[in-house]
Amino acid sequence: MTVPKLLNVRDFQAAAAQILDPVHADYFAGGARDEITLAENETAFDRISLLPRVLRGRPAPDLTVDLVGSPTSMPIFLSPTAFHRLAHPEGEAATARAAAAAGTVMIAAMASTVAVEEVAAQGTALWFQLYLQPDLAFTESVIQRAAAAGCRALVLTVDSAVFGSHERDNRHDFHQLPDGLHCENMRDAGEVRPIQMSPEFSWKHLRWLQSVTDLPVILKGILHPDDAILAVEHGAAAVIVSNHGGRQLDTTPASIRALPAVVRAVGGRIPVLLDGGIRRGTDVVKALALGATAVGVGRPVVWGLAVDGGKGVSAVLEILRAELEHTLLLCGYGSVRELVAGLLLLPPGEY
Ligand SMILES: Cc1cc2nc3c(=O)[nH]c(=O)nc-3n(C[C@H](O)[C@H](O)[C@H](O)COP(=O)(O)O)c2cc1C
Ligand SMILES: CCCCC(=O)C(=O)O
Repeated sequence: MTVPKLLNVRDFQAAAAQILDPVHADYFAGGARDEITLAENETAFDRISLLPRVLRGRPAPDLTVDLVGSPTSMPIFLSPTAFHRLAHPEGEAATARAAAAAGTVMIAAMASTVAVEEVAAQGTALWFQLYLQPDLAFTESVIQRAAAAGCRALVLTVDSAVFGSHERDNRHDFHQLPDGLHCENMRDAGEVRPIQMSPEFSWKHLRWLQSVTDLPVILKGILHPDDAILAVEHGAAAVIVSNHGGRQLDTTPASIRALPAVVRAVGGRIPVLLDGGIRRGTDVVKALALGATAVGVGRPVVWGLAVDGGKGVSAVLEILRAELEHTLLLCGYGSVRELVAGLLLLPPGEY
């Protein structure tokens, strides 16, 4: 069999689909219900055109950003995705090595199949993604573990009052990890607790969270500008505009379409990050031009991991870095921090 050249993120997607168990491939790929938002996250980027500038005499582009206190080599971070050992035996440890090598932030999922201490030991800048649990004392113990392991921020996922309905998983009856794999951050006195979601959480729980930790708290899953304002008023360190990769509420707008209103509402008071549908360097440039400080990648990381462990994740991150740099050069920009909306031709009526 000839091995196809893996030139871009899509090539990794196709290769991963060949390698993964089909049930697990569907878990990683799938979205909620009709998967309308899942598809929109990607196609909305394609409807935005780039209007490059010429003869600007710029040096090789500077890709570095300060990501909520963590300096990174590029404005691309690893969004939290669950269950990396379904993709590769080394799981989140391999992912973290690649993040460290790339010089960027990894957000470790609470639903990791490698314990946060071992993920942190790989030397990457690490943030910890949290689902508040109805047992607040247990939640606090998980936060303390993450902080003791060296996590520099908490990323509270706020788009999940209940689990999204993933019909691909329902068709396969995929509701449990295979034998030997566990959510290692959910261990409690010898047992592994199930992750629970609850519609009863409110802004007062954010206050509670801030009262039990000194870590900055970032809210992930903001789409409505009014919630972005509430996030600022409640002392969030940043917001991540995200629809959970189209896995929670279907028919929400593509993340990129929700971004400008959130950026306007926040008015520069805190950084605005984005994830969902980033597959090319041009996508990164479009998000930054619309006001994002940095973008996260979810599935592309998993595809790299499935294809070649940590080396595969590194390859995906370096492809995106090279595409981003190439795009900036062709657009006439010398830094990711100088990107402005004037670089974009937006589809009429959509923004
Ligand atoms: C397989 C998978 C698992 C995920 N698990 C989590 C999770 O545990 N917590 C969370 O906040 N978001 C989770 N997400 C959402 C991602 O953090 C991110 O928002 C999304 O994947 C971004 O879209 P992209 O995959 O198009 O890059 C998951 C996404 C996928 C695809
Ligand atoms: C408790 C696991 C949650 C994983 C998740 O958020 C997703 O699959 O989108």
